Amino acid sequence: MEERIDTRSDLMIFGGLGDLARRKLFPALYHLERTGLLAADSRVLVLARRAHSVDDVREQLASDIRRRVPDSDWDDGVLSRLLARVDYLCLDINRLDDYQPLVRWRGDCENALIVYMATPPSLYGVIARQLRDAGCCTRKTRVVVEKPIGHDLETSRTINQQLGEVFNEDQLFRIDHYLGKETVQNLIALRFANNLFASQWNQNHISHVEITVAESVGIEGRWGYFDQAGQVRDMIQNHLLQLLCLIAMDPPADLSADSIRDEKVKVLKALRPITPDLIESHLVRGQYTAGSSQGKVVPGYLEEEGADRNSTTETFVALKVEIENWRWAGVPFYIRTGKRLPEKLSQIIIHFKPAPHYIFDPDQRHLASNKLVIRLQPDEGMTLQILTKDQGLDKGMRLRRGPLELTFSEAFQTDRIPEAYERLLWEVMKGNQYLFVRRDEVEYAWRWVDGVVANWQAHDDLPKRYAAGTWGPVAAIALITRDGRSWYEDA
Ligand SMILES: NC(=O)C1=CN([C@@H]2O[C@H](COP(=O)(O)OP(=O)(O)OC[C@H]3O[C@@H](n4cnc5c(N)ncnc54)[C@H](OP(=O)(O)O)[C@@H]3O)[C@@H](O)[C@H]2O)C=CC1
Ligand SMILES: O=C1O[C@H](COP(=O)(O)O)[C@@H](O)[C@H](O)[C@H]1O
Repeated sequence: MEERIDTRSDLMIFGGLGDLARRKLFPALYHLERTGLLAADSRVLVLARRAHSVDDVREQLASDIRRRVPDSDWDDGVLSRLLARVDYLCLDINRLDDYQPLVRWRGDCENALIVYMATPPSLYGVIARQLRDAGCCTRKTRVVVEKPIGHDLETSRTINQQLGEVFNEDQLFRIDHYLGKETVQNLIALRFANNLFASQWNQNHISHVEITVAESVGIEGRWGYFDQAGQVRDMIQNHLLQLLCLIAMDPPADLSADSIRDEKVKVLKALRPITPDLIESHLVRGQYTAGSSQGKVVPGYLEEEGADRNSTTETFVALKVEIENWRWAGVPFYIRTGKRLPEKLSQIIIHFKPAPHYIFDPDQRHLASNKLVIRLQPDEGMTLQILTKDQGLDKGMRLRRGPLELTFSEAFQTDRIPEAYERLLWEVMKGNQYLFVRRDEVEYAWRWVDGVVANWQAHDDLPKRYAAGTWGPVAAIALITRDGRSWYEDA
């Protein structure tokens, strides 16, 4: 049972009519309204640069939300209740005078103030300073900022520093939306509530780990942002490293935000740097060319709208990551992520070592190890592959690999799994930071990623081509087969 907490909130969204707000935040608020989690007095203030009437803003949001909520979850009454909470003010983030109306809007309302910065990160410091100078925030204000925090360690330090001049760390909620996914949180339950796994979770029993986060989409009209970032900064620095930390961290003493974050930081500190001599064997960068995706012909990265034809930005990355500590010595983590891959699929595969002495048919030796496949999305669940005797009088002691299967939607009869932003907004309303990233986590992740980037640049490593709709460059297959292994395929 969750303890009853006062969740009455005034949510102020800077960049309130931007892509993130319209595609993710408002649909999430709709679902929170639908499940009765928005406190009766909670309010939402949309802040945007262009002048609109409140009615126009509500109409715009209504159509955005309608487009993203399936018919089975639709309820006109829920939408009306949500829109009744929504107000709008025109504001230029750079103009201090524009903040006075925010103070008036707040009045003497006692709701917790949540400032959501859905803007480019270069504006986070400005917003923080202006809120302070306008007298619009207090020691209790909570601030939500989006990834990426900066472009590298130096810029992330600057942003964190600017935020830190106005807010304390316990007021800052840095989003990595993967931490809001139910199946990602489930990694903690899987690892620390099941001693069966907890006792085997180390180099004595695990040979290697795979993490795949594949997307079938391309860059979706975000060339300007994406080309500056690339897949390493857009996905590895945050989502993939967070997943790796949750798999690799030591057991936290409890479920408090800092206990979990302390353990994640230890993993980030133990990542082996990808030094110049490792670039070739441990890193593959790729860029998609024209091909087909979900049955449609699609352009290559360099032919996307707004593209610079000479860009060397990567849309795919595969890495062999090593963690230099007692638990994981000698256990590589093979991680890969890319755009325009054959399907949208995020999964983690734990490959257990074979039994120390093998007594079965020598031809079947390759079968003889267990795998735990954790499906983060879609088809959320997990499969433990175990070995049994093949059935039948004529089979002798032939082995067969079979699944112990847990598909969450079937096993727990869940009608829908909440989207990450629903969970994250709800946790901010409760003031709970455990699903948000602490400053040192962001900075240690950048420190490692900066090393990777600097070394591939010095090495003049250009991305290798792969056709849209395939699993990345051939070199990504070589990265793992070189170690006598292969990427997991569900056969
Ligand atoms: N979109 C997504 O799926 C994701 C986004 N993010 C992060 O979320 C943040 C927002 O991204 P996204 O919504 O895509 O970006 P958008 O560019 O779509 O939205 C940013 C908003 O900020 C507003 N803005 C910019 N400058 C000012 C200003 N001076 N005064 C007032 N408003 C201003 C823009 O207004 P105007 O329209 O007038 O320019 C725009 O509405 C970024 O940090 C991004 O990296 C993270 C993960 C996913
Ligand atoms: O943060 C980001 O994540 C999305 C992928 O998120 P998912 O929840 O759909 O798996 C990615 O497309 C985007 O480039 C990146 O900025």
